[in-house]
Amino acid sequence: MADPHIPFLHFDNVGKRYGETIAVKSVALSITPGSFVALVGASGSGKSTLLKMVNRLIEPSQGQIALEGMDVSAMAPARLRRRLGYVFQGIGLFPHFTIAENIGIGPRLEKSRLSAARIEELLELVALDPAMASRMPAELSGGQRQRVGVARALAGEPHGLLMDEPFGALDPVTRDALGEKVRELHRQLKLTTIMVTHDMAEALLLADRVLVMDQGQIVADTTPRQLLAGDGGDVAQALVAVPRAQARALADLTP
Ligand SMILES: Nc1ncnc2c1ncn2[C@@H]1O[C@H](COP(=O)(O)OP(=O)(O)OP(=O)(O)O)[C@@H](O)[C@H]1O
Repeated sequence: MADPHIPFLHFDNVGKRYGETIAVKSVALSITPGSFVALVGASGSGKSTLLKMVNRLIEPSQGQIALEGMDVSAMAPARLRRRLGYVFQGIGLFPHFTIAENIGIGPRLEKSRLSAARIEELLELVALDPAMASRMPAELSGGQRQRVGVARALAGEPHGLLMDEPFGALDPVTRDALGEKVRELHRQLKLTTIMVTHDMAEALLLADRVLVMDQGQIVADTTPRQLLAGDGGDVAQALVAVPRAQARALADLTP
């Protein structure tokens, strides 16, 4: 983990506009090293846009983002993406590459190669059988492929993980197991993690800080415990109401 006095990420007046559409209004925010932050909000509220401005998949229209004290706009994208692993829904494995080749794609773009031992270590980190290294993506289940996506994101020994709906397409049991795994890796590798999710229950269970976005702005910034205690305002509470009602309905069914 880096110097705890320097924010892992610092957003200063960050915004993104597409013509008349304001995707992200003006975000000011600091993220402490080692935190696990969930970014939740309705569809179109600006979550993915905010996340993608961090690793420069999208360039902001205004403001600055600093990673460990350095302006990301001044960093070479390859270096930036090594420091920040990126996991997204559907993960985009190359179908004609083996699992090992897919995991090593980032380093390969920079003309370096991961050793077989490192590939094995990465597969073990995400609880996959190292023998899967030689398989093709089509020979894996959706959950296994998503684990490969996490292994690939960890290949460059990043300081942080950016995750955009990483478990969105998975069945609930696989989704839960992978969420727990990511939480464990976050702790074990002393990462700083930002996870975009639609799912407030997932945010409450995995994150230690929850940011709620609405119409391009962060309207709540609090802990899961505070959210469950009723804090965070109307938009946040409307999102918390869903898992709360489900928990109540399940409790009512319990004999
Ligand atoms: N390339 C683009 N061109 C024009 N408008 C865009 C573009 N990308 C995003 N937007 C708009 O910006 C707003 C925020 O989009 P964004 O994808 O960040 O939302 P989101 O909260 O991640 O949504 P979802 O949960 O559905 O993925 C939306 O109104 C969207 O239509």
